[in-house]
Amino acid sequence: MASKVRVNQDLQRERDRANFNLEQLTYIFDGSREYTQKRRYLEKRIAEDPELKGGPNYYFLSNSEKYANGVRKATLLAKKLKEYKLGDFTDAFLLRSIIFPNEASPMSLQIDMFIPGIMGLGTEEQQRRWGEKAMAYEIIGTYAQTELGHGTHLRGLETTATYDPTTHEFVLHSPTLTSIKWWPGGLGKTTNHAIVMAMLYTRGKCHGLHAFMVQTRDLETHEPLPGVEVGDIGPKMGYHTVDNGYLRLDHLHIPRMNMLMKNSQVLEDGTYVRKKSDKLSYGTMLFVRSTIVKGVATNALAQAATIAVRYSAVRRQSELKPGGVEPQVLDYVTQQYKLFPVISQAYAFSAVGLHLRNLYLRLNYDIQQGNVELLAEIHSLTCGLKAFSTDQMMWSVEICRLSCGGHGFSQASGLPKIYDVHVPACTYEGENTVLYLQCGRSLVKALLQAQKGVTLSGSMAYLSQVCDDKCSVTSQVTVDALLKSYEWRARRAVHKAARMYKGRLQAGEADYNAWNQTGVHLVLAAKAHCHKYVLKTFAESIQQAEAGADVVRVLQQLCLLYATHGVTTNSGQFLECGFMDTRQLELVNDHMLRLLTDIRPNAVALVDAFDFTDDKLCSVLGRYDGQVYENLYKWARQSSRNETQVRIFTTVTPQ
Ligand SMILES: CCCCCCCCCCCCCCCCCC(=O)SCCNC(=O)CCNC(=O)[C@H](O)C(C)(C)COP(=O)(O)OP(=O)(O)OC[C@H]1O[C@@H](n2cnc3c(N)ncnc32)[C@H](O)[C@@H]1OP(=O)(O)O
Ligand SMILES: Cc1cc2nc3c(=O)[nH]c(=O)nc-3n(C[C@H](O)[C@H](O)[C@H](O)COP(=O)(O)OP(=O)(O)OC[C@H]3O[C@@H](n4cnc5c(N)ncnc54)[C@H](O)[C@@H]3O)c2cc1C
Repeated sequence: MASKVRVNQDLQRERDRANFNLEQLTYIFDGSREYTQKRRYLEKRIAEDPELKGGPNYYFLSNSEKYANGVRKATLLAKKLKEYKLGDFTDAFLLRSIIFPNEASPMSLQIDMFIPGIMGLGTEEQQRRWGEKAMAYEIIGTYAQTELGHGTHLRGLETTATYDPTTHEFVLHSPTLTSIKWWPGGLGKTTNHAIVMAMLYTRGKCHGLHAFMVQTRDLETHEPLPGVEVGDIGPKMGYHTVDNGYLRLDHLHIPRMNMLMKNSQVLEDGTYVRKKSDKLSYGTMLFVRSTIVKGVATNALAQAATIAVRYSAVRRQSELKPGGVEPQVLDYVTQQYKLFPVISQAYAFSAVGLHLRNLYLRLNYDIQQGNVELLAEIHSLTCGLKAFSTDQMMWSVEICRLSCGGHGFSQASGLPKIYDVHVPACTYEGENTVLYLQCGRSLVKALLQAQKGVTLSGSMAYLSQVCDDKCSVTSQVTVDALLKSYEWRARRAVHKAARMYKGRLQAGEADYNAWNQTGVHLVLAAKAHCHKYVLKTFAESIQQAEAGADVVRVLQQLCLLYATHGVTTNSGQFLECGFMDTRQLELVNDHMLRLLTDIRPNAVALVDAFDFTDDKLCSVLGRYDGQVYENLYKWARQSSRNETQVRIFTTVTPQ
């Protein structure tokens, strides 16, 4: 069998007939030309780096070997950051994503939450004291908030930090079984520090959740320190490279200045000094939620789409024209209907993720100036969008896997790995339903304010505006007309939830119960609001795009596909109250099907423009050269089960 590198002819034909400037689209997807150039430069360096190239085949390692290999690569990541002189935070994210292709690093919390926590919650002196060491990987940390008994309900956390004014120390303690910290990434074995979130007690009073710097292990021996019990929580559904851990503290004494005191302080005598908003302690979560849309959801969608579309161009199956050659499965319209919306989601969420990064920077600047006005709105928006993007990602990755038939079920497809490592994002950093409820509640509260005459601004302004009560879609299906429909749908969903909530209150129900009973509608309202927000942001990003007419054209096709597909898959809500009639729905549906045909010639180029290397995709089905079959065969032969023909090489003793 030939092993010479050559591109599969079907795939090559697809590339030859693309009719837009692929390079320009890559810059748009990445956010800028400079970012693309830097990424490619680092990808090349890593691919050529003798310490990193090659390495074991991830798919054939046991869970323990995956962790050990993860630690090896995490250590090399720290080394390469210094060697390549990359100090910037974005560079650290970038280099990590190259060294850990669809794998979580056992030290990932270092840059996801530990350093952001120090910088966001620590004083300048504390930032110098721990931030610099953490950036240099002299200390390795995690973010320990969730407990065995509570993850969502932060006011229910039980770990205590009690200030003792006689020794100027805090005593950190896990008073119950359910107060044991549980889940933090890298806590079990890898890290030696943690930002521990605990209930602060001083002068006999509890002041709620605050952040404390805790050293968990000796820096020389790596043994747990006295008063600290740490361990790994055991195997999970995925995430095998990470030692998610537990932590039990037994009256551990730490200096007063180990409380992260940027936003509120405990003075030497035990006096508590309040912060501007008690939600500032939650700042690290807000930051991470804002990065998940691009860093996790978009990434996973784009990679899954690349694998499934390339494979669908290579895979030939069944008979389309009686007696004709077997067609590429990408020519079946049902396959296009599965995959092209996923491509459109990836481009849409990319635009939203880049936009959220800017919003977060603005919020951060305001907070530095002592202004917390934007905090509540951006909290609501990041909650909603984190949930909405990861939800869609979860379904779409699964659709991509199913679209690859039997081979999609093999690890060789790379799709289970994408699912394994990215789908936990629906749960971590705030369980999605819980986050939708935060968003939905804030929308209802804003509407109730508007009904009292308050003028709404920002992302919620549309709630108080008057709008048409009939859909304006004609045979000319446009993004503008659909955007108005999405706005109508979201406004109606929020009004409906508000009416329900108020109705229950008027019927004499307790406030808490009225909220709970409205929950399903709050979630629907939050989803409708986020869907509209994504479409609007995507459409606006295209208007602002620095690109030629050909690139704008394909982006507009994708945007319209995103919009029409969203209407057809949520048609009930658009038909409510006769806003859209069935004829209009049919027009939208027909237009969506026409778009599949329009997009078909560019399908492979649209996923090529995501510009993933083969090293990043780790997928036999998604290889750039499309040589799927000979490599599936090679891949299977690497399985250790093939080392012997008869003997079973591992024996299992029943317990
Ligand atoms: C280009 C760059 C590329 C970068 C690539 C990057 C790649 C990224 C990779 C990321 C990987 C990340 C790995 C992370 C691993 C997981 C880490 C974790 O899970 S760690 C663990 C994560 N754990 C979780 O996420 C826990 C989830 N739970 C929670 O966050 C909270 O319990 C809660 C928000 C649900 C409620 O909080 P509670 O205190 O009970 O509040 P109430 O309900 O009583 O509401 C009171 C009022 O406060 C309001 N408000 C609330 N929060 C905020 C805020 N932040 N602000 C402002 N306001 C806020 C609320 O709306 C309400 O308003 P109103 O109604 O009165 O007007
Ligand atoms: C891979 C992974 C990595 C993690 N890493 C970290 C880490 O580094 N640090 C850390 O501190 N934590 C970490 N976590 C923990 C994570 O943040 C929590 O699991 C998450 O916040 C969800 O909380 P929970 O487990 O308490 O879920 P629960 O809240 O118990 O959710 C169970 C169910 O109850 C529902 N529910 C709960 N509350 C409400 C409500 N108020 N209204 C309606 N429904 C509700 C939920 O929707 C869900 O269906 C990680 C988790 C995972 C899976």
